[in-house]
Amino acid sequence: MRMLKTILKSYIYANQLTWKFCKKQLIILVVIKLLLATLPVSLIWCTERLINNVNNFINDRGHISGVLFYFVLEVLITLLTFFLQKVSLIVEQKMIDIFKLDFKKILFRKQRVLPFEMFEDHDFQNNLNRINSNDIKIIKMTTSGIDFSSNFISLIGILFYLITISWWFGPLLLVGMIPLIIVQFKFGRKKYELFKFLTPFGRKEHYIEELLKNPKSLHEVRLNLIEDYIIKKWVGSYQTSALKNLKILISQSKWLMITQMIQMIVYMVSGLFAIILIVRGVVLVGSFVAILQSIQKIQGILNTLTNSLSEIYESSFLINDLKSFLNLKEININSRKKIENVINLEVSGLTFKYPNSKQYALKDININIPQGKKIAIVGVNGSGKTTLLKCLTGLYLTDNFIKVNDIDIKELDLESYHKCIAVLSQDFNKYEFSAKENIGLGRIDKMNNYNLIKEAAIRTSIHSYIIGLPQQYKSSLGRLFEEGNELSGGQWQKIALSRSLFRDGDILFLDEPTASLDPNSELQLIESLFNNSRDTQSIVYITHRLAATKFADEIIVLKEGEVIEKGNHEELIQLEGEYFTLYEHQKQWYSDTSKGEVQLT
Ligand SMILES: Nc1ncnc2c1ncn2[C@@H]1O[C@H](COP(=O)(O)OP(=O)(O)OP(=O)(O)O)[C@@H](O)[C@H]1O
Repeated sequence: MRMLKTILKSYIYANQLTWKFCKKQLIILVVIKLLLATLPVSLIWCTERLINNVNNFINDRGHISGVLFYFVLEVLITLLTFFLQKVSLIVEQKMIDIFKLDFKKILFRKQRVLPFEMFEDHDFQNNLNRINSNDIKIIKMTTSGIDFSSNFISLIGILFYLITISWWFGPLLLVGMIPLIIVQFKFGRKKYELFKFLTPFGRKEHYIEELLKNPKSLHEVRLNLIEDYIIKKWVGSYQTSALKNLKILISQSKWLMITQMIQMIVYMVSGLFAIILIVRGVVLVGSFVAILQSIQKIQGILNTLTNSLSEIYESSFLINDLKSFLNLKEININSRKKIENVINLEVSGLTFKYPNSKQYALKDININIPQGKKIAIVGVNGSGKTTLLKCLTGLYLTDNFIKVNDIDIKELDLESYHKCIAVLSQDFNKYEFSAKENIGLGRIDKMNNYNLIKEAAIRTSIHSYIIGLPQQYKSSLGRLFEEGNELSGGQWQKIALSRSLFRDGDILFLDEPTASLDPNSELQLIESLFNNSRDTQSIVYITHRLAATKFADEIIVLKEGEVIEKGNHEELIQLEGEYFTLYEHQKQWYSDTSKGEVQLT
């Protein structure tokens, strides 16, 4: 009973969604399917009349016009069935197209208001993947429901027809239906459970396929001769999925064979019963043919009917997935305070732990960033630098630790905050678009201002490269599409940095902005970055290259999530602590390797 209630609830929910997106198509489809539902019984009735009229005509008891009338009627009903079936297919496709589009829009809209850290959760990713790849199943719930109703009407019509001949047909055929319904329900649930179990396998296979076909990952795979090893991983995952799918198919087929046999027995018993009726003279030969035709038709309808039921049942679990996704807690946008610019960013006592992690990634961090302050963050791998940047930029939302213009970041309208800042992350995007777009995407409203774009490109010294390209700023970057120009790692980084400079935020957050640059380019760039930035523009940058920290007003040294040293370059050198040690190591390295080409001191 509870199961039926759940299915019904999900079914209603799916229908509400379909109704919301494609009312007109839904109405047309229902009308067509209702018409189609009446046709099978009309056809059987027509056949019966046709045969009886032929019989009468042969025995000189009737006129040829009766035969012709029912013959033409039968042809017309067959044609109408064919026509309506084709129209319903077109309407259904149109409905699916509209549904998929509007459904995706809802998903995208919801994704936009979910906290960033949620996207790092694998359960969330599995759920999102299931919903995204099965949107069609949700609309199919509606169409399966219509098919179910249409088939049900046909079934009732034919059953009624048979019962008018003899009521024995009723219970006989009903008994034949029950095993089929049970089997289809059982496998509806099993199929969903398997699908849920296999979602991570599918994601893994997709990831491995990307590794093996994307030139960016393939080059390492090739050079390390690990293609076979990776293919083996794909094969392992694929075989597990295929085997599980096959197992369920075999088991379902076995049970369906049993139900088929039961139906055959019902068919034989009904046939024998019809023979008894004709021998006893209860029915004419036309009715005898119609009875056999009806029983066959009922079995066909039963298969589609139970299939629709099983599909609805299977998809009802997806509706639960969808509901739990749509109910996820959103970042509250409405009651948030908007800002026009960032005057001050203050971090006091910031402590942060990743969900599912036992250790704190950040502990008691205190930083003040007023307008125009330049801060460098240094520290060994895993010390918490990127996590800190993600907290400062509002990707991870924390309570009462971070204030922008004296407003807690959780109360802030994040879009207005993001408009005021520019961020270059460690894993910046390489847009396979034109050079102009690659930089212009930093500030979409100024995308067509070539002068500003050029200015940003000049600051990172990528301008000279771009004007050497066949179509200059209109040239496509990357080689994924036709006529693209592949860039070196450092050139891509300069493009990404130009994008951040073009954005011209009140605070520039840069996570290792020069990691791919040669030491000379790096120093030139850092120098230009500081010398040419607005007086009011603050810069927070993470770096492993201590040559770049000397320009900072304040250097923050992180270790295991804690600030262990703070001060400008001279102060930290005098302190002779962690910064001093790191600096001395790097100094030695540069003077040993480049013979003083790049001077740290
Ligand atoms: N999404 C995440 N989920 C759980 N733990 C994470 C996540 N991202 C980072 N961590 C952990 O948080 C700690 C700090 O990582 P973070 O990336 O901030 O270090 P980092 O100083 O930027 O390192 P690097 O110099 O290597 O870039 C590490 O122990 C890391 O394992």
